[in-house]
Amino acid sequence: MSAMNTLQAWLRQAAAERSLRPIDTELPSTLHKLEAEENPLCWLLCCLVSHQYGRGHSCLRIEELQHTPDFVLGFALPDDLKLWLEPKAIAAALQQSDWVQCMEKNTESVEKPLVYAAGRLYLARLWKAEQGVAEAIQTRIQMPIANDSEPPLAELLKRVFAESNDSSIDWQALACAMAAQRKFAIITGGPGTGKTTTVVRLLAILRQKYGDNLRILLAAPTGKAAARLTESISGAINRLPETMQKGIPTEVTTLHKMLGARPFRRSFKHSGENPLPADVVVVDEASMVDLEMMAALMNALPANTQLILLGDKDQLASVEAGSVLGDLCKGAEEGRYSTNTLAMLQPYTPHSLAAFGGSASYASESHASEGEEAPSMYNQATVMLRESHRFGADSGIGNLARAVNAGDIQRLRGGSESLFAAFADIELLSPSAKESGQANDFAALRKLVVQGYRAYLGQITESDTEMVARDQWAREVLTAHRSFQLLVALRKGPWGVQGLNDVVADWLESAGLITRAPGRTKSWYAGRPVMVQRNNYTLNLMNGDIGITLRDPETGKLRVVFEQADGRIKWVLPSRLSDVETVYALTVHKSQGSEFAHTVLVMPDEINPVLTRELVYTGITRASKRFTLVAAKPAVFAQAVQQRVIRSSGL
Ligand SMILES: Nc1ncnc2c1ncn2[C@@H]1O[C@H](COP(=O)(O)OP(=O)(O)OP(=O)(O)O)[C@@H](O)[C@H]1O
Repeated sequence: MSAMNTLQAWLRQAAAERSLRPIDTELPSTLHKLEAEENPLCWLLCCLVSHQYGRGHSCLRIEELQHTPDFVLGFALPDDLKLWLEPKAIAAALQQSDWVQCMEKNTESVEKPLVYAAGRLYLARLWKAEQGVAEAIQTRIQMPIANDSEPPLAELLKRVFAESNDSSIDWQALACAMAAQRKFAIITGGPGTGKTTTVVRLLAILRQKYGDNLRILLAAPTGKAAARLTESISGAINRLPETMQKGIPTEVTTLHKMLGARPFRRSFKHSGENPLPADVVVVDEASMVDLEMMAALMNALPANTQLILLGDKDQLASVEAGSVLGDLCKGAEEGRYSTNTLAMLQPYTPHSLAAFGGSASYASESHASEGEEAPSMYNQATVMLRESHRFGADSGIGNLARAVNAGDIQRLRGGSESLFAAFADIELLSPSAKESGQANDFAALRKLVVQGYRAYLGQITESDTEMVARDQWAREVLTAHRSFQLLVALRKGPWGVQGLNDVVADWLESAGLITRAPGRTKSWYAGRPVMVQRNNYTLNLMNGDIGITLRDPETGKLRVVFEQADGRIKWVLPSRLSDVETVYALTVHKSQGSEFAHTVLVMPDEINPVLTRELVYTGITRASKRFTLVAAKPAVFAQAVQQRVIRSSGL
């Protein structure tokens, strides 16, 4: 069999086994129709780079592919194809292919569908996005900002950080000092470390510096995250000195809305040709922003606009390709500041910052440095907030999140040494030896879930409410619903969304909290909680919005109620909602940007590549008051905490 036939046979098999998506196997033949390519190795690399994109990687690292192909790809590549991955053969194939643009300098314009640069193979679109992000950041970091305002920056900082004591480094003040002197800055930190507080103080300083005409835009990746920021920003403004509160916006939009998303179009209304009318743009929950969205944002910013990203670098990366915030924040704990950056920050703290850097230079080219430890240009614009004001030393949730981040398995296990034994706001549930280990047989989980969801389901029968109070009733049900949420790691399987949604609905029905039509358990019924899976511009509902099905007291018919960003309640006919899913169980991915008073994270009974430290950390940090870990098998939880998300990128 010729090499091309071998490859074609494998592509068919991989598609049938679903190790590759149809788009991955079809990409090379589509390209071949446009530009003939006879080298089967190019076909193989082309479908592998597409496969990696589908798994969230911006590129395929060729050397890693040669050394550990199965690990890199997430499936076993047949041995005869592994033999093809010989360095010289790959280099020659890429050099000679009309599909591949081999980059000598990053400045060349891209005309081919694939790009090979610095040992990485990209789909051209992803390469352009990565370059766009890196260049926009570099230009902004190098853009000088005059530090000659009156009153001086130190004086302005004193005004907004009046309560600050000098016993340790005040990273919030330093974050403001950094962002007031750079056109690009990242403020990263765990939950409750004061990212919103800090950015509001920064905006107050910028207002004083540049006057009332400063145009500020605030955005977040999802409607839910935008609504949360709107709420916390108003609180933070109220805590500012009264004279500095004026003119700080409280309206937060979604990134899609800010950029002007258009139905069925990839491009946005705002771009290089039609930039955003803004002097300062703040983006919260930046860990959820994927590479292409970040590139679209950078592209839409006028050259002089200041960009500030807020987010928790330890959270799960975006659903789409890239892990932009995580990549940019590598080394943020150590600071890794150059001597210039240290000189810029040192005047604003009485404590020496020498331990946080001091190298003479940093890698200013985005692709120049492979060294993990080398300071990057991004480090020069990043400040990490280190103290949680919400989850202090006495908080189980805070301690648990920190132990997970540190991979401290000893303190995460059950037993007397465990954090679960030491704090009342966290607990660990596992099936007892008598139980079968199946979800539907797990009595403690059943009790917890029925109790938890009773908070809102106990209110859904109040349909005799006065008409005027109809929206108020819906709002109360929606608020009660946010008090408890079951989170899961996987979509499929008995411990995933699908399995648990069914089990939970059965439990709630047995408890008399919901009633489904006999034999039609999948249809609509009062109390069914749903999440919108796709932006719906006609209904103005965004991917991630959660609604509850209620019987409309006006008509007696079922309607789904949603709370909109402006606080208004929307009543929607169930038949108009095509892309929704029941969310008694919600994936951790989909829960990003949301917070629930009591969060229950259910870990499955088998290890899976999706189970990572970032996923566990994100699940825990969704809880504001109480957290329950449900571990069908505790060993799986321990293994997940040791497994890190690795996404290839050149940032
Ligand atoms: N320096 C500080 N001193 C005392 N309390 C603070 C300080 N900074 C923030 N807080 C308080 O900590 C809480 C969390 O602050 P904030 O909302 O700014 O944090 P965040 O990092 O934005 O949180 P989130 O996890 O919601 O993103 C608020 O109640 C705030 O008032």
